[in-house]
Amino acid sequence: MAKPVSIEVWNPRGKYRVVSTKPMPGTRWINLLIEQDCRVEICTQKKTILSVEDIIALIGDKCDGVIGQLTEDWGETLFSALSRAGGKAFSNMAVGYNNVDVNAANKYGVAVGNTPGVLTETTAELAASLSVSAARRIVEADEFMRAGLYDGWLPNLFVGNLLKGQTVGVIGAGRIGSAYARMMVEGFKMNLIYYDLYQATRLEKFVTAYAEFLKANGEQPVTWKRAASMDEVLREADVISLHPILDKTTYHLVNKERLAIMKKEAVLVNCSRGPVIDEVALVEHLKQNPMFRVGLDVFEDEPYMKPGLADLKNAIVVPHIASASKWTREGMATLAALNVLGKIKGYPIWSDPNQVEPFLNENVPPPAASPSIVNAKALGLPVSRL
Ligand SMILES: NC(=O)c1ccc[n+]([C@@H]2O[C@H](COP(=O)([O-])OP(=O)(O)OC[C@H]3O[C@@H](n4cnc5c(N)ncnc54)[C@H](O)[C@@H]3O)[C@@H](O)[C@H]2O)c1
Ligand SMILES: O=C(O)[C@H](O)CO
Repeated sequence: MAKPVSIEVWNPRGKYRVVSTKPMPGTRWINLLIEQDCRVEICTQKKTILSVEDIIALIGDKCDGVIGQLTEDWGETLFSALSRAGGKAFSNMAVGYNNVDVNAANKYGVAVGNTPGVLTETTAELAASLSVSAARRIVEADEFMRAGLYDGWLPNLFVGNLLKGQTVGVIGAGRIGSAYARMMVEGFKMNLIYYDLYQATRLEKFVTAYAEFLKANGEQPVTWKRAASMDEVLREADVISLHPILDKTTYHLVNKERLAIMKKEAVLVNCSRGPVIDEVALVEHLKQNPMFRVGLDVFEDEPYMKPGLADLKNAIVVPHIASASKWTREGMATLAALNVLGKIKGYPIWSDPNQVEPFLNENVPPPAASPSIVNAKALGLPVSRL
């Protein structure tokens, strides 16, 4: 028998029961659900990662939909529990959904939502911040200063890498990877090399146009190249940022062999998912190559780091905060709630999950659609004509 979990209830008389496994930022998401006759139950348990058993207890006997988190294991057990409780909708409050077994959701006819678009620039900004911080050794220098070790300017103090004119490599040039590439190319005048399964046409056009602008102003133009292999990016780039989804093709994409082909003074940034890097191999590589630097937002076994990583001065580590701006997190909560609400109300699926602005405008009611359902096709759900 599952243990009872503590909850906060909004609109107790609401017809549809929607559970959120965590308190989420803002109140708009709650209000939008209440306005559409939902009883909203928010788990307030003081435990960061809920177990499958905890979530089964939250789902209970009747539940129309659940808003969950990327730390939860949404597989066969939870989808069958949700289905038994009459539920037909689940949404991650995240764009990545590698914690969700979509085939299991399909089996039980449960729609699976995610939150693309609203976090693209925010996540890219953190990747850019980690790139600069690692290249210019900002965290090391901050620690040195606070430790009272600074006793005057020195020619060799915390010398790092200049970004201008160097090459930025992007692995996975989707929404976030492309936004990051634009920041680094435009902001630091870096040349671009990228690897993706698909051509990033808009990104290529942007860099071409920016190069023309620079040339017209008498400056050195930037360049771009779509690499034929990931190894080409690793060999050529000075700063490499990882932005693919996590699936079996990207697990340990960066391993011992691939670290070995990177430049000795390269910067590697990961704001995608921890298991994209073999973290044990990375720790060893960082120990052997003190001028190689990393900026990590995600880890292979979150919330843990592999032994030795925390002791290394050439690693910057932050706790999975890439999407953590107030506007973004409130927007993610809104999109996740509207994914669930849309399925409960029988609304169609928004036709372009990359264009979610209409759902985020607080001054007008959101469209009557689910913003992003990843298994819409598999479930045969209708698409909005709006
Ligand atoms: N750290 C964070 O807080 C944070 C925030 C947002 C997203 N993310 C992660 O970033 C990922 C990307 O988000 P997005 O919105 O840019 O998604 P996206 O789907 O727009 O981009 C992913 C890109 O990766 C490419 N890709 C897939 N497999 C590949 C492979 N084997 N090799 C090279 N490229 C490959 C895809 O073609 C696509 O262009 C999410 O899935 C999530 O895991 C992390
Ligand atoms: O996938 C995501 O959305 C992130 O990891 C959290 O923002």
